[in-house]
Amino acid sequence: MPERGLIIAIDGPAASGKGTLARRLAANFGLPHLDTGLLYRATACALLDEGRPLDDIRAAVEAARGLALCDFDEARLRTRELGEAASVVAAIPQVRAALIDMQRGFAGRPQGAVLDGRDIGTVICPQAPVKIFVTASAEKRAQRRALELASRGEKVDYAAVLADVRKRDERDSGRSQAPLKMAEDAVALDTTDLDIEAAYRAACEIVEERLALAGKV
Ligand SMILES: Nc1ncnc2c1ncn2[C@@H]1O[C@H](COP(=O)(O)OP(=O)(O)OP(=O)(O)O)[C@@H](O)[C@H]1O
Ligand SMILES: Nc1ccn([C@@H]2O[C@H](COP(=O)(O)O)[C@@H](O)[C@H]2O)c(=O)n1
Repeated sequence: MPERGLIIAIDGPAASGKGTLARRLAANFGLPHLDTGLLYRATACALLDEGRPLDDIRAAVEAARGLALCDFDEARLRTRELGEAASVVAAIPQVRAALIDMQRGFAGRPQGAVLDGRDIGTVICPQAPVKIFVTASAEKRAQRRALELASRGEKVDYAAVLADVRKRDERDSGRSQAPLKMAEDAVALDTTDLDIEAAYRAACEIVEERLALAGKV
């Protein structure tokens, strides 16, 4: 068991496998998990539901402030359309600011937490003793995402999903506020040639090593 307050920060580009690893690590270490991408997806979803443009800053901030962590309809939020829309609203600095306290509040729970996203190790929890930056080639990520969307019943075209992944990488890495980038003290984990089990074992090793280094085990 980790000591009280262990925070595991997992970042990386779309469909690299962060969420899958974060869920498994959270279960293994008995920690709550927050997929922070859902916050941006839910914000975008609220705007689209109201028929507002994604660049309506006032409405986007209001939507972000109105989110409650417990009421996400994941099946609805994990569509291809909302992945793209989320990345548009996530580039609005005021939206990011509106979501910081909620994420830090989650991370500050007494038992600790696992959070995954794009800026967890750099902005939300720079103090986290364990930071993993998960990557995979754009082609492999597009294959995985296409399979996932197809399994959810979405009509998918691999070439279009690959184009989405590349566009999202560019937007998420190029924005002015909290761009996607590896924290200096994060450990990189390339899952291109790892299946889910192998990626999870590699992630567990990283956690154990980082905890040992931090003198927490
Ligand atoms: N190592 C792996 N090998 C094969 N498939 C994987 C691997 N890791 C994750 N997957 C699958 O790829 C898809 C995307 O994984 P996941 O949702 O964990 O990525 P993510 O980085 O959290 O994506 P996003 O940032 O868009 O939320 C899922 O269907 C998942 O089951
Ligand atoms: N910490 C985060 C998490 C997500 N985003 C943005 O949301 C988009 C959707 O995220 P998924 O992880 O669900 O794919 C993503 O493309 C980012 O633009 C973010 O900025 N910061």
